[in-house]
Amino acid sequence: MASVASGSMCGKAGGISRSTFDGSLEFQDAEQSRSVPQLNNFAAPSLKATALRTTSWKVYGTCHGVRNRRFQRGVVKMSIADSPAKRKLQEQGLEHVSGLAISETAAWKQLHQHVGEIKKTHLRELMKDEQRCQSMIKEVDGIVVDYSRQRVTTGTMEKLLSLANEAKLSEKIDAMWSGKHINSTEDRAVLHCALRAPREAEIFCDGKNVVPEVWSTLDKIKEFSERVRSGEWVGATGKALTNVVAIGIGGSFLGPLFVHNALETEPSAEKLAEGRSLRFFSNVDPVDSGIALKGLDPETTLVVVVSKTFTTAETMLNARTCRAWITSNLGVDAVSKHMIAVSTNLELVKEFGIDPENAFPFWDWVGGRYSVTSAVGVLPLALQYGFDKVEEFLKGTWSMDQHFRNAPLESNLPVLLGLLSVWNVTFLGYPARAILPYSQALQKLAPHIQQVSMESNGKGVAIDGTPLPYEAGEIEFGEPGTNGQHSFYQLIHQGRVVPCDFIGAVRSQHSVFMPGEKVSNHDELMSNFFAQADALADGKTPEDLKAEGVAAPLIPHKVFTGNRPSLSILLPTLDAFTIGQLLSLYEHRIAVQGFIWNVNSFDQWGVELGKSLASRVRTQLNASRTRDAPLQGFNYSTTYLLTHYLKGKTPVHD
Ligand SMILES: O=P(O)(O)OC[C@H]1O[C@](O)(CO)[C@@H](O)[C@@H]1O
Repeated sequence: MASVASGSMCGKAGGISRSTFDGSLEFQDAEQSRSVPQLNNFAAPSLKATALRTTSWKVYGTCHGVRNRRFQRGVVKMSIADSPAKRKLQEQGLEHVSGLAISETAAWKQLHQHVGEIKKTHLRELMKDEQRCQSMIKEVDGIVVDYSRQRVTTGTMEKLLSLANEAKLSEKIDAMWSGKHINSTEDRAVLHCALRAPREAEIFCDGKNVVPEVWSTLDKIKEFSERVRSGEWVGATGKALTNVVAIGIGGSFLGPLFVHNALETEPSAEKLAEGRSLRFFSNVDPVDSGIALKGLDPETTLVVVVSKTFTTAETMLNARTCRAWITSNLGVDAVSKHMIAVSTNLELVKEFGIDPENAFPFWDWVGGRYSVTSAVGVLPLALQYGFDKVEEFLKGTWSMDQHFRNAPLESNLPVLLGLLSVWNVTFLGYPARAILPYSQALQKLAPHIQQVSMESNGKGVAIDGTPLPYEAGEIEFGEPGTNGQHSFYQLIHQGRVVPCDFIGAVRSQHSVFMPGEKVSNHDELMSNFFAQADALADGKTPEDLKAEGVAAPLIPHKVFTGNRPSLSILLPTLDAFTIGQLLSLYEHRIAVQGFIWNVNSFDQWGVELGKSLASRVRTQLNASRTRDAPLQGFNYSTTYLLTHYLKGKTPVHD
């Protein structure tokens, strides 16, 4: 086999002297060399074992298949042509599906040609065609999605569906549901849907039905959360644990936070949470620990450490901070009563000092950002709202999962929305999308979707490793209306074109109607939901403004070009079930985008890199503060900034 790997180590300690793909990778530094056999057989564990025993070399980069995040410091480059990731796809019969040069297909080229036709249209005119609009409004299990304000004709939709066929979208959806290792660079299946499957369902991963183990964890969560909520499980001093602090970051935080915020104001959930509190502690900023623990009594507090890997620096430092807070107040033995964990790495949970009995597992076929329906979200949410409420949320996700799995592509909501995103980003060249929920209860939707989308599809190479000849990924941001209207909507109306998702509910979680007011407060809010979409689509011409009597000098400033695309999602209400549907709609939409762009939406090597970058600085800060060691190995700018930082405060513990 050809020699395809090469690389060099970051840092001053050494370098990879030779790395071959057909048998071994050799790392060498001043003291010794070591070989890492079988990398070509996807033997990341053996890489781990060998390297850790010696000098803890850390590897990151395009070293496909390396799972352990402690390998972060070196760079290994492998030719993609012969990468384990590609081989993994071949082994699973997915090569013909994944190795597609989608931009070479006829459907792709037709869409490019079609852009010219669409550029000649205006939404003001397109919206007059009622048949067109009717065909672009779909309802699924109570959720209405109207995409008639997208810059598409029925012909565009047909072309996008042809693209879906050429991208083998159905086959990719099947591959996901059948447990194939479509996350080929990490050699993992992608089965977050199994987390919400009913007890009797069968979903297989590596020949094993995973639903029973999902339910065994759900049953354990139900039992444990009921004991805590009923006061049967008490803390070290015999008091009931009414406050929960969930430590975690990224996917181990944003999804649960979104759902918690959405339920917090829903009347039935609010009632179930009476007398209880749930806080999240994510950032490693000491200010955050101050906020997370402020006013809490350790005697009544339960800390849940949520980390898929149990190695994430921020989470582990925050966990140690909470452990110190508990032990200094209640003694060392209190940890077993006041700290529990959610992780795939139960060994490290034990090492940390948390009783394995109080650990709730999930599996490597659940990606961090897709883990809200695993114990990551279910445990803290069940502690706050009770398991039955969380089960309603799971049922909502499953309802949309089933639609995604079974509906034909042309009426499949996640598929249609995913295709429209691809159209906007790649063909029309609109790189961003605004998520605009008309409810404060959905205030954390945009931050969550931002992670799910941008971590999933922010990629520069196709799944087989070849560079993408087109733009993929979408920049996501958003704010609940009407706050956003008094902020960035200016840019959306008159500046850049940013396709918008307007999300509203027919019924509010809280009705307010005051006698003497024209409409209820919710109707007032929703007036904006309806009006904004039309304003963006229609715009305002100089003629409109003249007719309105606007003074001539102001006319150019008040012209709205319109023709700005949006789509509207109208939910019946915001409860646990519909929140689940909404979450699953977005999760699958993002997967569809990735399937069309032909990227691996389920790895995150860029973020893994980020995880390792601070370690060198951390080592330097420690050395400088404790031994006054001079700064070494940084560029001029970083040396200057570090010098300034170190000089600014001398105490080690500051
Ligand atoms: O759950 P962990 O292992 O602590 O990782 C936290 C998060 O880090 C990420 O890899 C990136 O920040 C996420 O995908 C993940 O959810």
